Amino acid sequence: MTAKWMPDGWRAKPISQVPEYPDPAKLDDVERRLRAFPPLVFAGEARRLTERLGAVAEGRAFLLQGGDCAESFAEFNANNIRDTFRVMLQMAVVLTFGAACPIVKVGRMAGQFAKPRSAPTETIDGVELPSYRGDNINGIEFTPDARRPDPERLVQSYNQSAATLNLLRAFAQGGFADLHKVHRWNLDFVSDSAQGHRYAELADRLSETLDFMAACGLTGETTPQIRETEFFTSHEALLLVYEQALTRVDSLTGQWYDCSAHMLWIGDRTRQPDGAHVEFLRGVQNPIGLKCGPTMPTDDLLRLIEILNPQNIPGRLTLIARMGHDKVEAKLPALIRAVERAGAKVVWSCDPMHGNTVKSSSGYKTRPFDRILSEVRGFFAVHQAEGTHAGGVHFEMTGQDVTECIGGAQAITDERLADRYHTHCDPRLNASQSLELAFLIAESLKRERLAAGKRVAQAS
Ligand SMILES: O=C[C@H](O)[C@H](O)COP(=O)(O)O
Ligand SMILES: C=C(OP(=O)(O)O)C(=O)O
Ligand SMILES: [Mn+2]
Repeated sequence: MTAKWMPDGWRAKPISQVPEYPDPAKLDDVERRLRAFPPLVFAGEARRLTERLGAVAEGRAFLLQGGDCAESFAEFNANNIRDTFRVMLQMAVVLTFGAACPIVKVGRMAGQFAKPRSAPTETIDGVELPSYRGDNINGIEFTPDARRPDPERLVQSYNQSAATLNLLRAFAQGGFADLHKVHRWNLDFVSDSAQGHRYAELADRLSETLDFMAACGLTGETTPQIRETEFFTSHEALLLVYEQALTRVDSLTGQWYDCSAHMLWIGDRTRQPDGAHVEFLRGVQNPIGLKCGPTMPTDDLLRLIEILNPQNIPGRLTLIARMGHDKVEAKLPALIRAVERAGAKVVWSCDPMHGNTVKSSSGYKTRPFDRILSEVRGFFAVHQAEGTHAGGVHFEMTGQDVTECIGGAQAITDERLADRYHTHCDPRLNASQSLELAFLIAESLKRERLAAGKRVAQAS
């Protein structure tokens, strides 16, 4: 029988990747205040996302999850939020044409602050300080003061998440996402590029289709999906004191929901089956993600599936494979086969970012666009060979014109990384690279769709 679950049960389990707060009384005080704050999302919204992801698990929809590696206090402004949101809208349009199915949009936004790190400390010029762990924990400046974990930062990140979510809801439902505005989503610096032109052509086709539909009586009035969109939020549930404080009982179902975001995921560094992060997430009813890196043992994966989704609810669990371009074809098939043999209903998504980070000759962490693309292609190829659904993608990306990942049609070079390298943690795709990738994935989705259609035709 499964052990009883309580929101603070994780505290008795071994935990990794957490900061040591120098003043525990101050942390207690912040936790107490957070517990009294309103929820950021509602249980019903999280349930709706589980339903949408259930369609992905069953091969009837595709997941697009993306946003910052680490949101920051310094880069918090309406333009940044709008630009990431609109590139995701553009990508969703492109993917819809390829997949001919609904695209479930989930932002790494409105709460994606805490970062697990490879090393607990960082040394610069002989000075050793704690690593930066995300703006909700400590500051990025390399000073002892900034690097000291400060619980008050949790209140600021809660407030920033609330304001971000408020704007995202307005963008999604207040007219910005109306499909009639599809041309206007093209960002200025992208519009005059190959991606921009390709997108404009697609937008023309969509506008024509909308005119046709209107002539048939289908408008924003009759069909709200034309006028507004659904957009969900997500982040890594790393800092459990914060997640616990925002976990509430849903009055409708009597079940626990982590109301800090619609979807939460477990990172590749904190997925120990007996560890605190797994213990916490097994008890909240939100849809959850689980990062699966190349060192994930098949037995662990099966055990984690049993712990995290004992009722085998489609949409409850998304497995986010982040193998690396050179490992995906060797490592992924065994995991997929084990999941299939167990009859587990999961969403398979591909994070082609975290297994492809390299240090450039100029010293920056970067990710070559070719390797990102190659991992996505490998992911699709493996699923095609196994006869399973390549359900989604998970990107670190921004709507800004940054130079953090090398390559792509813009051909960003090592030397140009310094031009606009703004990330607080990992290198992100910029708007143009994100769109380029969406077009390439749309082609794979179309191939998958046509191949499936052919199989059905041959069988009948
Ligand atoms: O976002 C993921 C991790 O936090 C990040 O890749 C860790 O980076 P590091 O290897 O520089 O610590
Ligand atoms: C920490 C992350 O990834 P992973 O756990 O896969 O390394 C992340 O997605 O930011
Ligand atoms: Mn990252």
